[in-house]
Amino acid sequence: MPLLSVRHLSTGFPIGNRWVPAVQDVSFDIARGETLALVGESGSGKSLTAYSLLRLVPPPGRILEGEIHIEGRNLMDLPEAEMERVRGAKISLIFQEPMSALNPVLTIGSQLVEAMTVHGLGGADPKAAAIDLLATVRMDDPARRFGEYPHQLSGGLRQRALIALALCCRPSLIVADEPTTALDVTIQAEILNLLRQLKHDFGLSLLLITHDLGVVAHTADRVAVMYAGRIVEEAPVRALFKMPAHPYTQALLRAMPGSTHSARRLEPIEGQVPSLQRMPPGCAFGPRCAWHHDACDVEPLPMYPVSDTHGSRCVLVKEAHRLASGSAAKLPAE
Ligand SMILES: Nc1ncnc2c1ncn2[C@@H]1O[C@H](COP(=O)(O)OP(=O)(O)OP(=O)(O)O)[C@@H](O)[C@H]1O
Repeated sequence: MPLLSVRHLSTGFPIGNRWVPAVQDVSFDIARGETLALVGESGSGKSLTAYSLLRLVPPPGRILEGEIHIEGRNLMDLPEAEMERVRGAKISLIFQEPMSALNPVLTIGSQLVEAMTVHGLGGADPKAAAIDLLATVRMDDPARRFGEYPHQLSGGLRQRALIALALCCRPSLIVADEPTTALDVTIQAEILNLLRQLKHDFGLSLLLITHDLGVVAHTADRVAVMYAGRIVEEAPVRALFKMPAHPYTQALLRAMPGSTHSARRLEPIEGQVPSLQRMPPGCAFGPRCAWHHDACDVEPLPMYPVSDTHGSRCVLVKEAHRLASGSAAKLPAE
């Protein structure tokens, strides 16, 4: 059984007199010890998917439908008090900007001790347990950092403190929303290595939200590509980089520095993610897609299999299957 299983999740906002989904029919699994990266341009619905998992959708939004199972329990059925316990004990969140998640007037140590005490952890000596945690996230001089305030730490150290806070209650799943975007490149690599190490040491699962495919290549096992609120392609990381099957994924890769799919000159994706008010019918990428044709405007587009572990919501894949019985199966990436 997967650790996390999300089925047909839709989350939306009231626009005029109707509810408009900003996350639509999203389904995915995360196995124990696995990292799933959720990628896509700004506004594609990555963060909203993450907040939906925790049932923390910003008002006036709400989850419109779907199921979210963790260790077999459907979070949608839990009363709010129990959901609070799940947020502490099963799923932890790491944000892009640790300053907004850390309390500026409390030392790092007292925030860790408080978090452990709330969850009944830390044993007889919570201070020692907190210093241990700071060592676990490779803080230099953990005993000194215990007594420091967030503003006394560099960006990278603050992110380590936040990761320590996320680990406090020994979660099974960490949701990391752009955890390295605000950091410079060398510190980014250190934090990604730390996350990989912690995942290995603690058997953690990770949902990594990022718009940076370089981070995905370095950190993830599988990738789900989101566009305009839907997952349009899902694949193991190698397969996605080797044979992207959705034109949107191909366009993301062409825009990625250092990708084998990018030409010598990077190609930014023309146009913009459509707004909720102006969502095109069928495949929302249609208006930006060089391969767009009438069949793309049929609603809803299912996930077509590229292989047992790779799917794409693109009619080209269906077409490729049809042609594969001859010898002319060609995806646009080939
Ligand atoms: N409070 C809100 N009210 C109305 N619409 C919202 C609200 N929050 C998010 N949205 C809409 O939901 C959609 C998805 O937003 P979301 O923040 O999940 O995207 P994202 O992929 O995480 O982007 P980014 O990388 O910029 O954070 C967007 O169209 C956004 O306009």
